[in-house]
Amino acid sequence: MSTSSTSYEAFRQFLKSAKHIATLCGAGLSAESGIPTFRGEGGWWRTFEATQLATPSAFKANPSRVWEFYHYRRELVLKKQPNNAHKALMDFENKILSQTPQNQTFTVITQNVDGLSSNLKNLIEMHGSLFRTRCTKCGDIDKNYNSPICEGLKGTENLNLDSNIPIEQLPSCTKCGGLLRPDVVWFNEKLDPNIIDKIHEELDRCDLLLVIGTSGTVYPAAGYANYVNLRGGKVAVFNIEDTGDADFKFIGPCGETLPKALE
Ligand SMILES: CC(C)NC(=O)[C@H](Cc1c[nH]c2ccccc12)NC(=O)[C@H](CCCC/N=C(/NCCC(=O)O)S[C@H]1O[C@H](COP(=O)(O)OP(=O)(O)OC[C@H]2O[C@@H](n3cnc4c(N)ncnc43)[C@H](O)[C@@H]2O)[C@@H](O)[C@H]1O)NC(=O)OCc1ccccc1
Ligand SMILES: [Zn+2]
Repeated sequence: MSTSSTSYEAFRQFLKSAKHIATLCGAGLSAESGIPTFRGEGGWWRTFEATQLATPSAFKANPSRVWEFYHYRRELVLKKQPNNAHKALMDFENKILSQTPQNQTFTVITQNVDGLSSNLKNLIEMHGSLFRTRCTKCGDIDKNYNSPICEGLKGTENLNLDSNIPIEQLPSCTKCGGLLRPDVVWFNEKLDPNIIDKIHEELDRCDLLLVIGTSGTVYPAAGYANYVNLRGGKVAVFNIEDTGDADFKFIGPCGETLPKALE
């Protein structure tokens, strides 16, 4: 990988010539919307043990604790708005989709479960969504923006995570009455194979990957930039921190750098 260019002009030139453009987004994309990241200041995994809250075994051991955590995050996100970085991705997608003939493609791959990019047409939520539930009994998957998601969780938005709500008062399936879980991918859980296939279709043709607000610590997402680079594609990093070498590097809040790069 050559030394990193920080030239917006050079990036925009390459962007024009790129045929298949994709992004890999992380919690930093939503930071300026007021949503904590995971490893940054006040991040979830700074405050809590990820294994105690985002694993199948944690849910099995204490579904109330896990639901209090995800209920808190749902209620928080429901009060937040997309920021200028989300808008820049939206505007850029519209620009690409209104090309006649369309000679470029643009796909947003995100690790975020906050749904703040959900207006995009070509969106891959690789780790699921806070606003979908999955039944642990019949497997039914359903959109759910109810606030609160159930009476039992009402008033528990304090992150004490110690309400010990009986299972029958936790979110239940409208089809079979079974216990619901958030439709997110937990640690030590496999990703949906259809999503993995769609992601690899994109990475196998991608000639420019925008890596936006991610620490690159969680797999398989953490391997994607290298994969594109080894295939000869270029990588552009948008982060407040210098997360290592890339073809293009734009250090700063992505709510400022991304609109500038994609204008
Ligand atoms: C910790 C890590 C080492 N562990 C893993 O990677 C594990 C295990 C593993 C698999 N392969 C490996 C290989 C090596 C080592 C370990 C593994 N991976 C898995 O378990 C995956 C599933 C992982 C998915 C977990 N679910 C999440 N989320 C959903 C839930 C929820 O949200 O609650 S992960 C979650 O954490 C990750 C957090 O990372 P970021 O989003 O990057 O956030 P972070 O806070 O770290 O960084 C923010 C960045 O933004 C920047 N920033 C901040 N503000 C701004 C700003 N304003 N502007 C720009 N940038 C900004 C900061 O500087 C920083 O760089 C995201 O992926 C996020 O989705 N499944 C799996 O591999 O299945 C197969 C399998 C299964 C069973 C047995 C064998 C194989
Ligand atoms: Zn069910």
